[in-house]
Amino acid sequence: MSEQLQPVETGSAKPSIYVEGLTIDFALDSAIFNRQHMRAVNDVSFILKAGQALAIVGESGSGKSTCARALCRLFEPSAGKIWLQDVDINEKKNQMKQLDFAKEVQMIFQDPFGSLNPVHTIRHHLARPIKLHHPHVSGDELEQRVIEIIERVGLSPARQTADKYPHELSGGQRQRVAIARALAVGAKFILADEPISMLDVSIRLGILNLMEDMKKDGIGFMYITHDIATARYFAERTAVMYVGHMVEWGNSDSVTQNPQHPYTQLLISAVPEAGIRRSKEKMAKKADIPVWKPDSQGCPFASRCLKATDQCREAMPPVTQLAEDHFVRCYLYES
Ligand SMILES: Nc1ncnc2c1ncn2[C@@H]1O[C@H](COP(=O)(O)OP(=O)(O)OP(=O)(O)O)[C@@H](O)[C@H]1O
Repeated sequence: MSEQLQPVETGSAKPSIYVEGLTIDFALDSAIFNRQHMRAVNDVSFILKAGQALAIVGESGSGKSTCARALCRLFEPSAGKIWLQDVDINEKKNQMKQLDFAKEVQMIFQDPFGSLNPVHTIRHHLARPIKLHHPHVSGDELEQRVIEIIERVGLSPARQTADKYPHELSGGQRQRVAIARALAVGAKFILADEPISMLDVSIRLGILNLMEDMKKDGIGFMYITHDIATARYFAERTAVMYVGHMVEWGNSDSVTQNPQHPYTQLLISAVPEAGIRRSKEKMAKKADIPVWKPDSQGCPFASRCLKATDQCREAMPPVTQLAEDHFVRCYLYES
């Protein structure tokens, strides 16, 4: 195992999804003929564990969704490896069919309406994945499973809910159906891409509490969010990403209550209840967020950081361990 991965792992529980040195490049539209690429994810390593949540936090464009899509095999890594238990998911692509893989890892999205078919009932949305992944289940047993899953995600009365169409449900109820679909498959990991950001504030907590409950059944979560406050509420561990780089990570309480990277401090300063709300101008320079290229150098935050030195513009800082489970990549803390 590389040095990159070691700092991310602590504790003795068996890790279940390893991501090591994940790097994803995309061709730049304007440069098809000179083969220019942008680097959406740069050398990212983390572990998702059964029954726990890892929050990936960062502004728009920081590479959070691209990481999740690579974990679902929607994008091939340009470099790096992803293991599901002991299987390299890209190397074993031929051996592990997409259907078997989907049984383990499911994604839920920001807009639950977009992922539900308006012409089918909720029963259909849940019965179909059960039949697909568990072909021996049919008849009364299938109906029973559908009802149990609807109850499990807190929708009641369950039979009436099963008869409804997506447009007859509220946004929060639709997100519960999306979660129910992942349960119907029997997924062990759920990659939740901003699952509450489109929901009314009053129902967000209910969805987070449902997912919290699912952790107790052993389901592991990747929780993608812009909102570092909910990361602390829901996830045991938090990784902060900026322009495709993981800049600070570790135990969620440490990262959110004692943020050390200037970028994490900037994110925290925007949380009203943190009580330290300061104008963004006092936390960071107004500068364009860089488009990272494979040959870009230095810390990606250097162009905005008020404490940046020449060293920051020349090379990415190494990993510094700040506490038992708290790591940062910033020259301010280099030991
Ligand atoms: N299929 C693609 N082709 C080209 N560029 C892409 C593709 N998908 C993502 N990108 C680029 O990769 C970068 C990271 O995007 P990504 O969607 O992962 O960020 P994000 O942190 O999830 O942002 P958001 O919070 O807005 O969803 C962005 O600059 C985006 O434009």
